[in-house]
Amino acid sequence: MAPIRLSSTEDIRQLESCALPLGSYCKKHSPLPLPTEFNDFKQLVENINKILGPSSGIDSSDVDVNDLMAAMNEYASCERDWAGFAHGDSSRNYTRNFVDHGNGKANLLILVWSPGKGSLIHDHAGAHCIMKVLKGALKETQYEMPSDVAEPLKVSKASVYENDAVTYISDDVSPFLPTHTLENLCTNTPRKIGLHKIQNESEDQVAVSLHLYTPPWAEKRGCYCFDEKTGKKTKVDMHNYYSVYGKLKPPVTKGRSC
Ligand SMILES: N[C@@H](CS(=O)O)C(=O)O
Ligand SMILES: [Fe+2]
Repeated sequence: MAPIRLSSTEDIRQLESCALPLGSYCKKHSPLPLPTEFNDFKQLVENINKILGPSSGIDSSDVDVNDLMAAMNEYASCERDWAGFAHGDSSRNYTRNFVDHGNGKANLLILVWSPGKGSLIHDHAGAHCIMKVLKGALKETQYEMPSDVAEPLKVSKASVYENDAVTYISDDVSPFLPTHTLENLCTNTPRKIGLHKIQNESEDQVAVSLHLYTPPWAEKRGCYCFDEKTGKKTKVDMHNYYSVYGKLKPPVTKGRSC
């Protein structure tokens, strides 16, 4: 069924009269079309591109991760702005939907988390990630990096991030990160986390998050998933997206993701 067009007040009324709450991803309304009008989410994507610049990545001394986090913090999530990107699939733990390439220096993705599901324990191919919760709440569990010995991974921290929270995730902390200014600005200060997994603990609600990865190493090189009991790692491709610029990728393969 073709997605409904939000071109008139009548269309919006039709959407709002859906029996399911907005964001439930019912067949009839899933997903919303990308809005044609400018909105705060588009502004956020523009701001991220401006901060990354035409020739700089987050690892450049002229790009400040504080600015990227501030841009993410400034945006107050409005589902209608980004729903056109947020293709969910209840047969998967989560979907990875491509939004923007940040001047070739990043991947901006919207992840849609099925109720009660989450990612496997994974690294980020050496890249930085800023995550903002767009809808619902997500639990992050961090693990210490495993040694060479086969033994269970050790949990180092667990946090729950609510709607609109922004957090920084990295395999490592770059020396240029000005940590002193972040404390009041963000939910978390930059930190070396080693490994993590993300879970949507809700039994019946989808959760949605925005992830900025830079440089886009995971897409180019893949990342590793880790077995919780043994620490054994397995390489996983990360270049298959569920949708790109709001359109489902044909064919939608059930590729493995972390
Ligand atoms: N890093 C994961 C999502 S999350 O669990 O942090 C991914 O890109 O699929
Ligand atoms: Fe991750």
